[in-house]
Amino acid sequence: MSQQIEAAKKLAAFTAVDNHVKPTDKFIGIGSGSTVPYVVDRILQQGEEVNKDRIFLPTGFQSRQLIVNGGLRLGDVSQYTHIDVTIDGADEVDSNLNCIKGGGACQLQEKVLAEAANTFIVVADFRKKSSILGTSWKQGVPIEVAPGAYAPMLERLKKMGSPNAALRMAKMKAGPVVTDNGNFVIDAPFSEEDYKNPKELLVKLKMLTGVVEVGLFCDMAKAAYFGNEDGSVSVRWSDGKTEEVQAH
Ligand SMILES: O=C[C@H](O)[C@H](O)[C@H](O)COP(=O)(O)O
Repeated sequence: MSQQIEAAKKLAAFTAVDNHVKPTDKFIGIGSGSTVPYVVDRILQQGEEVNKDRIFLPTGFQSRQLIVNGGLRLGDVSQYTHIDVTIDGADEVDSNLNCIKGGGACQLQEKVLAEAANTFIVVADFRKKSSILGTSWKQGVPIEVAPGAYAPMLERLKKMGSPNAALRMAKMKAGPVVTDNGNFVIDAPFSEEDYKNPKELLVKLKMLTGVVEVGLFCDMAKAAYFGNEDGSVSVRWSDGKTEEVQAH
């Protein structure tokens, strides 16, 4: 199973790079997570000639390492505010391309780079493809929160329909996960009713004092690529079209 999942991630990433990272693209956003290393692998396969004039912008510590270790040129979104294409993973994607992101606590910088990009593309394996958010991703919406606000915010979230909202705790370290920006993360699961209207939920959550960013990405992706177990790739487009492509 895990081999199939890895193969599916790689298929999605390779196909998305082949279709969306053009030789003329100079500013490229690199997302976070376990699917994105395959994105970088495929970009490297495009060759030194095409990559030597490109600048790659990271969404966090992990993607910065991928860029540096790949010998690619690292840039910062504070200097390069217009990105040609950003490719990133997702925890779940609904039929309208709304995504839950932030399973790796990188949602703030990921959203900055998705928004700054002319084209934002999502890559994932078949497990992430849903009709409604919350179907397979039960952990909830990752909410990055200023450390001083987490306790009252947990109470607010519980009253807002997320009784199991919880502070994300670190593994191999006592205490909470601390994001690349020095904040905490709350994971807040919501009802199917709420997930049916992710944009409304996003607006409600962003209004809470202390929220830095919410891991709901609505109306942002142009396409989502899902690697399948049978070696095909399903593509969902923002205009509602879907297609199955055979990977090369
Ligand atoms: O914060 C992490 C990101 O939103 C990831 O892109 C997301 O968790 C998906 O990661 P993976 O490719 O490992 O499923």
